[in-house]
Amino acid sequence: MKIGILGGTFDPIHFGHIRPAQEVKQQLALDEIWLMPNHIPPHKQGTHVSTQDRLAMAQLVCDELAGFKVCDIEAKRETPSYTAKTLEQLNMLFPQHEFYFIMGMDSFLNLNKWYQWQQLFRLCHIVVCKRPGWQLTDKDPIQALLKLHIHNNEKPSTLGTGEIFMLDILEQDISSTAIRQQLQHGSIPATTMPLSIQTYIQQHQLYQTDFLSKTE
Ligand SMILES: Nc1ncnc2c1ncn2[C@@H]1O[C@H](COP(=O)(O)OP(=O)(O)OP(=O)(O)O)[C@@H](O)[C@H]1O
Ligand SMILES: O=C(O)c1ccc[n+]([C@@H]2O[C@H](COP(=O)([O-])O)[C@@H](O)[C@H]2O)c1
Repeated sequence: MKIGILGGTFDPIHFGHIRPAQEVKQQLALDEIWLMPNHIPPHKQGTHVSTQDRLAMAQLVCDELAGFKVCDIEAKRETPSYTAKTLEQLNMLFPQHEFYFIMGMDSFLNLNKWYQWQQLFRLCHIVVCKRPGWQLTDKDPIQALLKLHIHNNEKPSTLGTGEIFMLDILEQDISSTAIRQQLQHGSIPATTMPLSIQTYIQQHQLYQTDFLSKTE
């Protein structure tokens, strides 16, 4: 099967994660999307709620969308959630699947700083979604990488890994940071996340202070 994996801190999960994942699933005719909350985010200082809460919110999203599942492989690992390590594990566990790792433009622009990032090209395809405020310029070092690996839209993909798919998806100016700030000020950012997530946040009284749980 063709599996799209959207990894994230999801602190909290929002429509800027969910809608691009739905569009990617449709555009690339993927069989499933796996939402994969990390446990120890490699490039963040920590998280604002527990891994259990972030997993529970991802599960609520998956309960509402056909073909969406939660992947808890990083949640179960007590080491930093390096993507190359995770995909190595996933390829061993599921050799029958073809993996498409989905990310926003902000993540892609920093890909060459990720742990063993070159390994990703033998472990998965990479799918990049546009994100407001983040633009790939001609001078960006990541351009060379893109030229080498970009998927040719004229041809169907024949390789099981190693291609970069740049997708034209609807851009949404939504971030977990902005949502956390609104919640701290007592407002519910209703248009940025599903009702089930708003209810979960309210019931569990999350994000009322700017508490940061350091994970490293
Ligand atoms: N609005 C968005 N449009 C496109 N991609 C997004 C958007 N928001 C997040 N992503 C992508 O989803 C993945 C997980 O993002 P993450 O969980 O860090 O959310 P975030 O909103 O960027 O969080 P924070 O504001 O706390 O940094 C990343 O690859 C990121 O680029
Ligand atoms: O492997 C790495 O070095 C690495 C560095 C930064 C981010 N990632 C992964 O990229 C995904 C998005 O990260 P973030 O920090 O934007 O939530 C998430 O699955 C992270 O674990 C991975």
